[in-house]
Amino acid sequence: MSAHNEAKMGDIAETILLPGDPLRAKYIADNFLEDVVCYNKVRNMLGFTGTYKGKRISVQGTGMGVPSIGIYTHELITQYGVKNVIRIGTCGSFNHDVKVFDVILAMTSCTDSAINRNLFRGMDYAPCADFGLLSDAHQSAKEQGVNIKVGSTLTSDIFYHDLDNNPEPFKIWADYGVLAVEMEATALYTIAARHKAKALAILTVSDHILTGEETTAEERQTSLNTMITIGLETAIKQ
Ligand SMILES: O=P(O)(O)O[C@H]1O[C@H](CO)[C@@H](O)[C@H]1O
Ligand SMILES: O=c1cc[nH]c(=O)[nH]1
Repeated sequence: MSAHNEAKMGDIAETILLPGDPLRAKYIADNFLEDVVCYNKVRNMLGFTGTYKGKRISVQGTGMGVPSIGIYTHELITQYGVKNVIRIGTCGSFNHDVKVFDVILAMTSCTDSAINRNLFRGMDYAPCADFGLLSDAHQSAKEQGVNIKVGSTLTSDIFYHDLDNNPEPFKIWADYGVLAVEMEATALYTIAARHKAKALAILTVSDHILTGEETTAEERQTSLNTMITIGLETAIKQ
């Protein structure tokens, strides 16, 4: 048991998928896993362990933002022995080359969060994905015929920007080739590195910040299935 998780040691698999939304964790458990056991309901941050193609895999919500994923990732790795943490999240595109429904592997994660500036005393740490997970996910995407994008993404502490005072909050990131914005990968990569675990964020573009294009709940579910399958196929290679 940890401060935010009622699982017992051994309840959680060494490889875990981490959506922000706990109901996405339930959706994955219900639709993709077999022999499922729910190991956590604390704060409704649902966690499940089951099997996918015979291999033991867990899936758990992390909540939204750096502090929330930071808590869950830290506890999963340091108190439950989790070795591979694979985020499966949604993101917003601010790049004309990146379309709604595109799937992205976050090779590195920039951030506007102060966590690493504080941690590294003003110096710049470069959070990056584990190369083995990245390579396996890329291979899994190719096997599924998915034209996946690989590159840098942005972890932001802000979902609703003050556009009156900062009308183009993402322009500088787009100018430097960053593909999209989400709210957790920087913390995931940094905490995994600190505790010698492997991390990857796989992201589906759910909306386009430049065009205003959005996805319906139904479209989102179908498109997330592609990302979930890439995540699970990557997980069973570990
Ligand atoms: O779909 P999830 O995994 O929650 O990810 C994205 O969605 C949330 C914002 O709506 C943030 O957590 C962001 O990172
Ligand atoms: O953080 C996020 C996630 C999805 N879409 C966004 O615009 N931002």
